[in-house]
Amino acid sequence: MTKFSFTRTAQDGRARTGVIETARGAIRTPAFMPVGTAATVKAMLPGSVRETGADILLGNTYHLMLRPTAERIERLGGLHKFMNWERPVLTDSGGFQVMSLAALRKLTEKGVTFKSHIDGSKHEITPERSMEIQRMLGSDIVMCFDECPALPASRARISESMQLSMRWAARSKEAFGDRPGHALFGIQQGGLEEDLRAESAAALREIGFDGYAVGGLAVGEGQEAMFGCLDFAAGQLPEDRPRYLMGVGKPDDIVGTVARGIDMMDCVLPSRSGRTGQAFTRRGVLNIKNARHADDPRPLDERCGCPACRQYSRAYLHHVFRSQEIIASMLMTWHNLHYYQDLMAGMRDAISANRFAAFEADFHAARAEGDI
Ligand SMILES: N#Cc1ccc(CCNc2nc3cc4nc(N)[nH]c(=O)c4cc3[nH]2)cc1
Ligand SMILES: [Zn+2]
Repeated sequence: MTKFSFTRTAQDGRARTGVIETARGAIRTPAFMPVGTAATVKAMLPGSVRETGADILLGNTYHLMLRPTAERIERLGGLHKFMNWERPVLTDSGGFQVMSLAALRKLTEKGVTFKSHIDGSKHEITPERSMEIQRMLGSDIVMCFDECPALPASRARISESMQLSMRWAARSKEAFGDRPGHALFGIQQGGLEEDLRAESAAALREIGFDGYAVGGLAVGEGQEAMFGCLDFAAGQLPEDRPRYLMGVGKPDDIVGTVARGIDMMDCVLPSRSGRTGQAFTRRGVLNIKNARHADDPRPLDERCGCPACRQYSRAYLHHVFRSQEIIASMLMTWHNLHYYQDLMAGMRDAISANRFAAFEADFHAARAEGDI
């Protein structure tokens, strides 16, 4: 059984490359994780997700515990077999999703009780239950059960919430136990407050984790505030362990967070926005439903090697999107995920060649040219 490990291979400024070894395969960092919330990356077959370049997917405790339940997935051989993805899976712990999706939530020291947004049934998640669910799913990288306070919030509220999350992190570690080849990541909280972020990082280091996430961001604070927070928060986390920024983000967010020492990210944006017609290209974003694409024979992005760009025109994508054909969601999602993975591969190469600053400058210059 391969032990979980993280090896840094290059550093350029605060940006770094590395490899995470897990029982189910290696993850090249910086890494972007496509989101497979209900045991599927929507509109994609697992083999297609792999072809985009993804080494790891994200799953959600909250959604899978409600439907089809963790017990049923365990009985059927675990999440990897169930969804036909045999590479690494990271699962979020449920705290964030409960607060953003569930009804009638009640938060206590023990955990959170809530009513399912699907059928109104009553449920409870505690650190112990979250660890049990993620074990039943067979998750390779398990996230601590935490609370992510909605911003804006008072400093007192952020401090109180962070301290609760640190107590829950200790209970998560206790309940996780020892699973060779599998990892448990702690989640730093503390809002945009440097001292609270430092207090959270120190508490997590004291408990000891295989990796460390920056939580509590990408909750409406905006890119400037997020980057400002990362300028101190990322460096408070151990440099020899993976650093994972949760829920990020747009392509320019991702370049900026890698520049600040982040190794892993996840976001529903490329898949969700693809289904609404939004395509990310080297020159910026376009929406395929716009009439200006109706006769355009060009691909979405002439430098992209994905099936949508190699075999279809913008005119065709415009047509099938306007016609609400299923292939529109497939091709737009495939393109966006392929673009995101190309961006990650480009950054990994640039960091390894000590030319990340030039990569970042070219990234922004291409988007300033317009005419997408
Ligand atoms: N389309 C689209 C779209 C929808 C939502 C978002 C924001 C996602 N932000 C976000 N996810 C998070 C998950 C999280 N999970 C946990 N356990 N803890 C967090 O603090 C946390 C913070 C997050 N912040 C970004 C893009
Ligand atoms: Zn493409």
